[in-house]
Amino acid sequence: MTRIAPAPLGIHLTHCGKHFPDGTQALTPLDLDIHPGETLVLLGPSGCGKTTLLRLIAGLESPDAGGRIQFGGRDVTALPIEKRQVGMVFQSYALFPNMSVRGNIDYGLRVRGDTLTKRCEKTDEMLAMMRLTPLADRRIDQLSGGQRQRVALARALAVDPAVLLLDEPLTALDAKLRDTLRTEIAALLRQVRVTAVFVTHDQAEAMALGDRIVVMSAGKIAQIGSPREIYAAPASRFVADFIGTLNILPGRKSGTLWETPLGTLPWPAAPQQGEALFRPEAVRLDPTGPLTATVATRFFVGDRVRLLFDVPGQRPIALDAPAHNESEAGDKLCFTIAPEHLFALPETA
Ligand SMILES: Nc1ncnc2c1ncn2[C@@H]1O[C@H](COP(=O)(O)OP(=O)(O)OP(=O)(O)O)[C@@H](O)[C@H]1O
Repeated sequence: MTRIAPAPLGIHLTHCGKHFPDGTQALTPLDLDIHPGETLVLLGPSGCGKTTLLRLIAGLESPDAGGRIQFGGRDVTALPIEKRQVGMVFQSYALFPNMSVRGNIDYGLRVRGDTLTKRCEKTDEMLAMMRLTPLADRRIDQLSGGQRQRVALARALAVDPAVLLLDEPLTALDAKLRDTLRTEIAALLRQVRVTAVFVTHDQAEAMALGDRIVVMSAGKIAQIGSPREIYAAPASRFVADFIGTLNILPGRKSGTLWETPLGTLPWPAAPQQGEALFRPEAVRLDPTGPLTATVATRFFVGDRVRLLFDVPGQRPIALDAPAHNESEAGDKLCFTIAPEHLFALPETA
């Protein structure tokens, strides 16, 4: 059955900051546009303000004076959560443990006063969408963590929310299940086209789920962009380090070359001095390459081998070699990095 949902809404935050009564400034006033139907991921280290921002959107917290929140052009700043048409999914599921799966999904429809026919239709649709039909009559405490989280999603979506808010919904699950459910949620959000805001501190999750990612640091937005943009063109050292693995090779410009402790590389766009930054996949083992370093560690990762090279006074450089590579700790290897894969960023940015 095709779900006929209302057209997705855009969300617009203007000058939204948040101080708590104890003086903690969780958010510095910020502006944010969430596009209709997109999945926006809020990503950042613990304490950076992700949950506070989500709670402002939900209506569980109010922004400091001067902040404004609009859903589809309508000012909702003063509206409490129950008047905002938001669906929420938490790490802790927040389901009714003694109720059946069906009872949980039906709950919001019943509270809203939908007719019995409409409620049954919608609940059946949600059960089917989340592959829960065979479990419809089970109690929540008889389900696995992954199944509970699917019920929580079904319950949140049943009421056709204007926006779906997900606060670390996968964090409590084991790694394998998290991967599976992440893929399922990504597909589901694309299918239902609801405007969704997803909080996580896991960059792999953010990359897999987000149409766009908001990287946050200390109550501020450090960068907004698609996963690809943020990975390939980080705006700051903080973002570059937080997303993916970042390699650093300090050096000095000499004409079109970059002189480093491991050798001299062509890099016409190099800064005068500082650091060359690059991702592991930019490094290519090459017996005639201009850089030489000693393998400090190797990890077998199944489909490839990750090698870590010693760099004097720096953290090691990571590169990925094919799974059949037999280099070992202590081996001296030559490698190269194509200049177009090197970038520089101001230290403090
Ligand atoms: N009710 C509160 N009173 C005082 N300070 C708070 C309150 N809630 C959050 N904070 C503080 O605000 C800052 C941001 O918290 P928030 O929960 O938004 O961070 P987060 O990025 O979601 O972190 P985590 O990933 O650990 O959940 C933190 O310094 C936190 O201690």
